[in-house]
Amino acid sequence: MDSPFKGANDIFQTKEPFEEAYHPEEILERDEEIKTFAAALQDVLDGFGPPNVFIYGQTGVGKTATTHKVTEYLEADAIEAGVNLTVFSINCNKRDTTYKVITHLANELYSEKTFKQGHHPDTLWDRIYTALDELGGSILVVLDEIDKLGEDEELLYEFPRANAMGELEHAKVGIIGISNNFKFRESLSPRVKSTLTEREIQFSPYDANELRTILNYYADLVFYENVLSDDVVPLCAAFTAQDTGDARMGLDLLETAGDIARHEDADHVVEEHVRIARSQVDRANTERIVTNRLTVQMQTVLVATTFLDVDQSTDAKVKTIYSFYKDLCDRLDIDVLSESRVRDHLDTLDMFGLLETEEVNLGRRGGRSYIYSIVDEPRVVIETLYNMDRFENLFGDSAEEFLDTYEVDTRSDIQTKLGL
Ligand SMILES: Nc1ncnc2c1ncn2[C@@H]1O[C@H](COP(=O)(O)OP(=O)(O)OP(=O)(O)O)[C@@H](O)[C@H]1O
Repeated sequence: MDSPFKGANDIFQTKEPFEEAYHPEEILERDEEIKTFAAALQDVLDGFGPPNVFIYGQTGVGKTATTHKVTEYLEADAIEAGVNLTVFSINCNKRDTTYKVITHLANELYSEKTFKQGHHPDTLWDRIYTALDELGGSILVVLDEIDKLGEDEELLYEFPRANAMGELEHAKVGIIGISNNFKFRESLSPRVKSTLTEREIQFSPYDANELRTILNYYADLVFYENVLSDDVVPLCAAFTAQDTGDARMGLDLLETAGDIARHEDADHVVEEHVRIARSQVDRANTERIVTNRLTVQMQTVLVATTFLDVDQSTDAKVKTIYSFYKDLCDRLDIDVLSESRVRDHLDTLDMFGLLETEEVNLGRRGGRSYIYSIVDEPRVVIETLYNMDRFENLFGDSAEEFLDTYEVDTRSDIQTKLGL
């Protein structure tokens, strides 16, 4: 048999910039945010101690990349100015409780790294405060995905008050919290909210022009010269801007388009490769969010909305979605939430880019209403859920067959079919 592998690679010179751990040399199109961020942190260099800063915005809008670059500059300038500063960066996705974060921090502070699970929290706090006081000066703790701490606020309560409580004498701690969960800020208790959100910086989604600049920068790094046809980056940028404005999705499109070209042994990456890449990236993105980021309740709200979207005879308004959702809860044997909680879940699904809303006027009766629809192919959502144990039985023999019949059915038919 001949080798199944392709010949020499003339497309990619490196793929490193696509890796999650990659930190770009330059942060593009975020001049305003960087200026505001630097102003918030200026106190550190001026010797007034570190502030607390809260960074928020949707996924993939450069929050982490910008924070990394700004703190890097801050550390360099602090050395030059002879200011004592130490920065710790912790991702709360893996460490989603105060206990896990402080265990990690204690291990960072003590080179022997001997703190495993099982140490009493008071012991850990004591050791941490001793080490921080020895370091002295300004201590910045960057907590990425801070919303993963959920209702566990101990960490966020403890650090900002460490000086007042006499735990620290020679050091001051500031927190930089980063979050893409818009509800998190609201869910904080007032005492934590007022300190954590002392200074807030919002990152908005990128538009097509901004994405073009960012993707051109990466394209120059990863592809060999003259491999990309001129329309590739603008098309990736346009598709991404229409969808989420998330740079990570734009980079995914660029990489997948390159992979498809490579797979075809093509000499160039062209528009057609981007179009094929788009459906692959959309599908992968939807699958990842539906499976990993949504709770069962959110998934159930999504099922109800998806069916009503496919159904031509009924508008997917909150009331109709809620009524369908309640029937599904019965069938799936899960708790029924209130209509306002379901409304919150619809907001979250919108935030994840799964749903979009259209505001409609209710005519002579007055008032306004919202109609929800699925952003991607409803088929992708149904197929993803069909592959999950909890929903499998809901769809009969196969999601494909189910959707084919469903697309021509009315809602009442579909409910009968589901046995609701
Ligand atoms: N302005 C930018 N300039 C250069 N690269 C960028 C920019 N914005 C985003 N990126 C790149 O896009 C990817 C996603 O960005 P980043 O991780 O900073 O997003 P985020 O807002 O922190 O997302 P999440 O909320 O999902 O963590 C990273 O590879 C990052 O380097």
